[in-house]
Amino acid sequence: MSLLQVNHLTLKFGGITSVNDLSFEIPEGIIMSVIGPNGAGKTSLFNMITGFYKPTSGEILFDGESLVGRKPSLITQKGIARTFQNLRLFPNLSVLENVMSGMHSKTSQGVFGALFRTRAQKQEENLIRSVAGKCIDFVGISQYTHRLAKNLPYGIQRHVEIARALATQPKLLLLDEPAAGLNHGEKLELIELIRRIRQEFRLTIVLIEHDMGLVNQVSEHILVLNYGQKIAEGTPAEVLNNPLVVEAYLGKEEDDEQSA
Ligand SMILES: Nc1ncnc2c1ncn2[C@@H]1O[C@H](COP(=O)(O)OP(=O)(O)OP(=O)(O)O)[C@@H](O)[C@H]1O
Repeated sequence: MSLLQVNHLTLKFGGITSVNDLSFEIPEGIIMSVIGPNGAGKTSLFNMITGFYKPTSGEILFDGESLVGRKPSLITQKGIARTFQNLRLFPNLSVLENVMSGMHSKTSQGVFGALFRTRAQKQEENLIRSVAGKCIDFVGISQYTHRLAKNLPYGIQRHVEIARALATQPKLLLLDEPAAGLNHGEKLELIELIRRIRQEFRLTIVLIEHDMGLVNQVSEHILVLNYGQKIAEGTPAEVLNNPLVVEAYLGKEEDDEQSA
């Protein structure tokens, strides 16, 4: 069964059509990649799924329910979490505080609770702290728990973003260029981490990625966009041998593949 279904999705910015009549499905439990040249519409697609952009037309169904017009916080509550291409951590907060910050949309206590720290609020905060700690541990960065985000190496900051997304306990995890800026060893660790996340949390994972070596190793399904449109879809073997894909994208990325 499909966890997410996209039907005839279009996004326009004035004269620019960033996503053009796009339809596809994400089967539950899969690790899938969205690839395509710069400006192909990949991040715009993530932004529509997570409620940051409102589609010009079309439909997005998550577990059969429409997401169009919903706020990002509600979409997080429904079970979709993401990381960002450009990291969006709070630089002056600790790793723990950053990961806990991702969970506020799941909490039930309102202004009264926040002001007077009721017993329920304290219990809830303890629970959040404990879940956040487990996620930090799971991604393998517990030694950095109390360090400020701004003082951490880039690769560790990327792990903090993933821990923050996991802490919201999603069903669908969207990773926007998770390997960007990572060295070869860190990329291998990332592949391992993505597989462990799927196995341990039984998640569906979709990544946008330019690193063809990583895409090829980790993906069970690939969707290829070019100028906002789907030009190919299938297994890595099917997609990576498709002449349209080679022409649109892979030819340009051969160097990256060799360096991965
Ligand atoms: N907020 C915006 N305002 C205007 N145009 C936008 C906006 N966001 C995206 N676009 C345009 O939509 C098109 C698709 O951009 P998008 O960032 O989705 O591509 P992408 O495939 O993620 O590219 P990259 O691989 O470089 O990140 C581009 O032409 C971009 O300039």
